[in-house]
Amino acid sequence: MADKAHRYENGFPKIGIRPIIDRRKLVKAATKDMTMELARAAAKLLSETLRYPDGSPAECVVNDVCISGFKEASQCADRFAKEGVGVIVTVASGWCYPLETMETNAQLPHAVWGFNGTERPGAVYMGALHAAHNQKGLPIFKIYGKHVQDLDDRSIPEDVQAKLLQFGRAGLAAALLRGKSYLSIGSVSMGIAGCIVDDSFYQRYLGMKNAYVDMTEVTRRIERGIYDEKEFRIALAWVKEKCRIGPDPNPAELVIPDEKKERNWETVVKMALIVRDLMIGNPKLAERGYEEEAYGYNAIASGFQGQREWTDHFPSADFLEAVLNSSFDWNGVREPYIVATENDNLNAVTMLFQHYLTNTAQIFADVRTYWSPEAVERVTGHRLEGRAAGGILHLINSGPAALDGTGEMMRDGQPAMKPHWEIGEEEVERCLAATSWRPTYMDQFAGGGHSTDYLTKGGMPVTMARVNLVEGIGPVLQLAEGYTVELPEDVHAKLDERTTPTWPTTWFVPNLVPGDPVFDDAYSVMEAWGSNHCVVSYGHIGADLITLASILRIPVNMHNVGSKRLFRPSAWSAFGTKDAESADFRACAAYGPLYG
Ligand SMILES: C[C@H](O)[C@@H](O)[C@@H](O)C(=O)CO
Ligand SMILES: [Mn+2]
Repeated sequence: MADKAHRYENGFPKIGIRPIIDRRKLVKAATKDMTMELARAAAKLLSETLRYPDGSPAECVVNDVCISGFKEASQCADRFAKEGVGVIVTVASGWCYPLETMETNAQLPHAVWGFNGTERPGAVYMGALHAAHNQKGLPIFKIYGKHVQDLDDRSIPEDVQAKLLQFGRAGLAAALLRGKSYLSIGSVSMGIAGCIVDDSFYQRYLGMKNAYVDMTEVTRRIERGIYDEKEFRIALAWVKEKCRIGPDPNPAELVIPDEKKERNWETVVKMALIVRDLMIGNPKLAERGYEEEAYGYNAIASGFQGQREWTDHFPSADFLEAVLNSSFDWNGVREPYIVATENDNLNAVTMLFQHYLTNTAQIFADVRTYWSPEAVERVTGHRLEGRAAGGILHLINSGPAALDGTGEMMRDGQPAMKPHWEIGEEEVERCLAATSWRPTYMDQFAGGGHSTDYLTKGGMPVTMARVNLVEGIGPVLQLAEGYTVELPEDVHAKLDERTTPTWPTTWFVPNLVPGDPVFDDAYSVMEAWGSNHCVVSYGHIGADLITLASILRIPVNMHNVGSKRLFRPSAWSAFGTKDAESADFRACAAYGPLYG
């Protein structure tokens, strides 16, 4: 069942472009064409560069007239509301009247680009506009090119392009969350606090809703056949052909008989179909009289508790979590479905942030071990070198991770994780071939099942991130840009064998920043990590994450992104320019969550 892109049948949020001008007759006549042309150039850049989760180009709506006063501003706002605009960009080439032309909807991420041309007071307008926004508690992103442009120049300078796109990616990510659901299947897993669903957080910071379903609903649908039988057969055949079974790690007395393993595979494939149907619905169920089950919960992310009540009795959710989070399944290449192991919904939110910023699959992982060079040498005789010389973090999940995480997909000849529309069939095959499905350890997963055993290729630029909830502050985001690394085969084997070697491993090294309180060494990054889990995304996307966090008013408590790459609303500098981190905390506290 091909799903358009989860829950956006009514269309994706659009980017509204607001050209504004001075309404004095002669000035208006002199500037309106130029301003409209700049607005259209911005729309062209954003539409040609940004993509929605299904791969279609971002849609921009340019207001049909230049806004010069209250009435046109109000008409534009009404038009944008009708068009489903979720992000706005104001474009000005000279002086305008801020309090009369400004957009005051606080929930719409808003940037303003002022043309840097000295013939008209563009910068003066920018200063007045962002002062107005700051006085009225409506933070905006200010974009003003570094170099003066000639009056007849309609090009968008590179520095302006970069900021328009960084704002556009983060603004769309925020808009894609709004109004959608997080679906909890089950509850808290093994006392993990990240599994507690704080629905006030979702409502006030993300504009999302929370749906709750007991895991018995999965049992009910399995036992009553409430899934698409035809698709189940296709999926099971795909599993038998593509999922390579690895060695059973259990002692003989705990090994599950083959026929039971076969039945378990049928169960876990049904679980995958059912969790997807619970998230986004499935019209085929209505054809069989299951109208209610056909709806789904409008969920752009879900979490499956699994441990312990389910996994002590039924086969684990490793298959469903691995395959739904991957960019492909038996139906071919497609957008990943975000599913959190252990229903750790704070990790799911982090996955959503990174997924919507990159349109790629995400690696859900335990932050399992920091291996110092000394410890590695002691147990293996090998001295870590290169990027790994300062120590490595062992990221491993309790069973599954997206198969994109193998690093078998390539971009410019290097390992990558890519938007699904860039992934070729042969790359899918390589990811599957690099993964073995290992029977679960029966001492922890008594119900059986198979987990994904793979090793992420080294050399991938990645970003490790996590949203934490801290009493007294609220949500905070932490992140570390770095690289995956590869160890000599025997060294990896020795370190992996000490853990749960049937699980997927990613060796991660953060980019170090000498003298930084945390990023001075890899150990401190582990030490400062706020949870047992993290999410790894392809690319150094820390700057985009920080921009998104500022839109959502979530302070960033830890990052290794250079100050020149930071792009937050201009008001943040009013909270202090010497210490951007504390200014961020104070600004987020002052403005409070985006949805009140
Ligand atoms: C050992 C437990 O069964 C695992 O689930 C544990 O390693 C975790 O993943 C906890 O996040
Ligand atoms: Mn875990």
